[in-house]
Amino acid sequence: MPLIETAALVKEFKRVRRKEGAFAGVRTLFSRDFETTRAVDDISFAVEPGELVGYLGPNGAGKSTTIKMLTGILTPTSGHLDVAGVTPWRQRERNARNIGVVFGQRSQLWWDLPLIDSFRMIGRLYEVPKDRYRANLDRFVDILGMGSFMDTPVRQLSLGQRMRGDLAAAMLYEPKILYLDEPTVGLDVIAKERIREFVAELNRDTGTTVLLTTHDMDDVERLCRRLILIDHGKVLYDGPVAPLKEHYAPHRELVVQLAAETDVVDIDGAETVKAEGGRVWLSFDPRETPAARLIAAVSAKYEITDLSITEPDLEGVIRRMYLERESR
Ligand SMILES: Nc1ncnc2c1ncn2[C@@H]1O[C@H](COP(=O)(O)OP(=O)(O)OP(=O)(O)O)[C@@H](O)[C@H]1O
Repeated sequence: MPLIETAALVKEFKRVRRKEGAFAGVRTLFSRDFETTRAVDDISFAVEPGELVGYLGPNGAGKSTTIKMLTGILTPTSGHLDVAGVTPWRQRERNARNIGVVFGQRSQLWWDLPLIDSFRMIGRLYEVPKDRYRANLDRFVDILGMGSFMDTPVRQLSLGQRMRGDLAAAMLYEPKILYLDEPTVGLDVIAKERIREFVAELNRDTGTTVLLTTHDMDDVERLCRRLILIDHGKVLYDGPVAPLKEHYAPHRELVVQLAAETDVVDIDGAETVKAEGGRVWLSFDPRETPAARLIAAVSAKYEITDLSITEPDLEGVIRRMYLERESR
């Protein structure tokens, strides 16, 4: 039975449309003219216990909005949502006991207290038995390398230290599910690795179900076996990582800077996936179109001032996938 289940989930945000011209502020204040953003648009997925799923998509795709509904912070506009047998926004407290949440941008820790005191408060708040609390804390301090800053007030911690603290705090009461929203953003390589190690171990050893949003391809490579890719509030792909890679990995991107602004570079064997100013991203399969031949063909038709070839990152994969869907 799935631990997390969403069906036809929708979240709309209504905003008052800003008025232009004289007294714009006052007229906006009394306006009944709303614009609606469909941040999540008919999303259905199920996550089984013990899965570690990457929930990915470009900026504004609707990832955080989905997570906020799963945590009970936001109420869906319509659709069905079940998390460990609980409807999150109706039973926020019960839901809170089942989930740990880490938002990369925000901390749940008490700013003025030493880290250890935040942990103690959380232990008490969630009524964690003493022996479980001790065992968990010892383990987390060890894996996350927190020994040297347990007595430091949270406000004095570096971002990487604070994130490790947040992660430990989210798991002290052994929730079944861990939501991670950009857990490694802004961190150095070592802090990132500690966090990945912790999440991988937690999932492997205690079977914690993890839903992870990130823009960091290394997080995904290291942790996720399954991906749910979304864009414009809709699911584009839901499945294992391997077939996705097999499908798209052969492709490379040739990025050319052209002397003149161009929307589409029209060359056989390459597809324009993005154009910005004079910079154009061309996707090609090197098995069919060798890079040298492609570069020769482009430079015969256009004046190139700079170029590079890249392997597709996740954003590249999403761009290609999106392009394919649109052209269907
Ligand atoms: N409180 C809000 N009021 C109005 N619009 C909102 C609100 N929160 C989000 N949105 C809009 O909903 C859409 C989805 O936003 P969301 O934050 O879920 O995206 P995201 O995939 O998490 O993006 P990012 O990768 O940038 O964090 C965006 O168009 C955003 O502007």
